[in-house]
Amino acid sequence: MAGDSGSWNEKIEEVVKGIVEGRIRLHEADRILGNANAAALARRLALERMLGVGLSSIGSTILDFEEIVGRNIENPIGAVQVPVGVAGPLRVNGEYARGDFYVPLATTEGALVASINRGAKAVTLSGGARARVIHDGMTRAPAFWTPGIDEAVRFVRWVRERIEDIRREAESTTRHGRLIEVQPFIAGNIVWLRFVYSTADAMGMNMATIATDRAAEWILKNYPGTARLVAISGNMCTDKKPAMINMLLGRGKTVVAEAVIKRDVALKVLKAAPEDIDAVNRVKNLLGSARAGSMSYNAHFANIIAAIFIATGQDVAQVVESSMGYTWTEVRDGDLYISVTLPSLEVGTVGGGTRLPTQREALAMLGAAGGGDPPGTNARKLAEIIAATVLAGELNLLAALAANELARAHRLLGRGGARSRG
Ligand SMILES: CC(C)(COP(=O)([O-])OP(=O)([O-])OC[C@H]1O[C@@H](n2cnc3c(N)ncnc32)[C@H](O)[C@@H]1OP(=O)([O-])[O-])[C@@H](O)C(=O)NCCC(=O)NCCSC(=O)C[C@@](C)(O)CC(=O)[O-]
Ligand SMILES: NC(=O)C1=CN([C@@H]2O[C@H](COP(=O)(O)OP(=O)(O)OC[C@H]3O[C@@H](n4cnc5c(N)ncnc54)[C@H](OP(=O)(O)O)[C@@H]3O)[C@@H](O)[C@H]2O)C=CC1
Repeated sequence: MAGDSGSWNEKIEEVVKGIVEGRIRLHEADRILGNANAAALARRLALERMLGVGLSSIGSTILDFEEIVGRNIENPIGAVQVPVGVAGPLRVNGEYARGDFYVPLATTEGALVASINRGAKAVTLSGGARARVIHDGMTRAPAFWTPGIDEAVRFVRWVRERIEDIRREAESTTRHGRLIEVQPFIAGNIVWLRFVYSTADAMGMNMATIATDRAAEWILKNYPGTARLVAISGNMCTDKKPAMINMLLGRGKTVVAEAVIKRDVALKVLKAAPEDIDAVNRVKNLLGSARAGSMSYNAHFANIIAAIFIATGQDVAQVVESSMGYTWTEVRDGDLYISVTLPSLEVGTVGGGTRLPTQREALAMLGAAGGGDPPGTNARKLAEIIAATVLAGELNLLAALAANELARAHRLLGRGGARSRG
């Protein structure tokens, strides 16, 4: 906030009073003050008075709202801080991620970082985790109304025949986005067109939505029959909801990580035998999940995904589908083979929250901040590191359950039972 501080204080106080007295709406502070940081302060002070609470901790932040309003947030009043721990070194033998990584994890769950750290140690001592992105495509699926099934079928056929025109329209809105395919689905008279894009280093949800909007406009202008757009997102995408379609066809990155954990490492570091870890996986992750009607056959992918997503500025609501997936184990000559499959990991290294200063530093720790060279390689590198970290966390929790040490660990690390490891 440049300028004389006395006059700024007066202006801010005017807005605070206006908000408290109901003359000024919270979001009008930005326009009136002409500065997003001053507006954030005015809103916070007004709320403190109206609610009778202190918000100085929320107000204490390094964020420059001049940079953020209009991109990442509306009506800001400050920031919350989440502790960041680190797990590593974790050796990853991926196609894009190669080497030993220190993974930033933002969480308030005591024992979680220790858990992933021990898993990382076991994986690294065993030679590392292999990781591969086996499919890469962000989706947006508008729903269209047609009068009936004959028209619905005609509509789908017409879209298929015009795919090059549709691609041209969609790609005209973006430098990096490429339309891979359009997957049609019909229910009664309703048609969904599931647009699949490669989005380079962006997670791609804005990119895919803007491109699909343009394509849908072109389709409706040119289709000779009767069809109407019901919604640009018709839930066959599927964004921020658990869905079988993402498990089967993928969304974002589909990633697999695998490792062979040596028997002596399992016994020494994880304190559990490969056979016991394998038994827990089968009973818990496979049969237990099936008996519960779960759509996701793993122990705690969500723990690792959420912690990395918060640290690196991903869209946290996408933890829902990004943390769905399968853990598979086999005992091989006394060692433990373990793999994790994440069909729908939605991550980026540009765009969204990845540009915020702390999140960007976290990405830099992984050598994956900003656009890759060539574009797309940074986001795939991040996806491989995340999959390998999920593997480490999953391996460790299965071992901790096999050794029956879950409750003890959380008593010690989740309730202040061990202030330091000494
Ligand atoms: C806590 C441990 C790792 C101790 O395990 P330990 O074997 O007693 O640890 P240790 O002291 O022998 O150390 C072994 C290694 O663990 C790591 N380690 C050990 N302690 C720390 C620490 N303080 N900070 C950082 N790293 C730590 C570290 O890598 C260390 O090696 P070193 O670096 O010393 O060579 C173990 O008991 C454990 O993993 N317990 C399980 C905890 C867990 O996995 N919690 C996950 C959350 S569970 C949940 O939220 C979901 C759930 C469970 O509801 C889902 C479901 O239904 O399944
Ligand atoms: N709109 C929606 O329906 C939804 C939006 N979101 C939000 O969308 C945001 C994420 O959208 P997303 O499209 O990823 O991000 P952005 O909207 O921030 O777009 C990414 C931008 O980065 C540019 N860019 C520069 N370098 C690269 C590169 N190497 N690779 C890819 N793009 C590059 C792109 O340009 P260009 O396009 O010209 O290539 C594009 O302008 C998040 O904030 C998320 O919360 C989440 C869910 C739904």
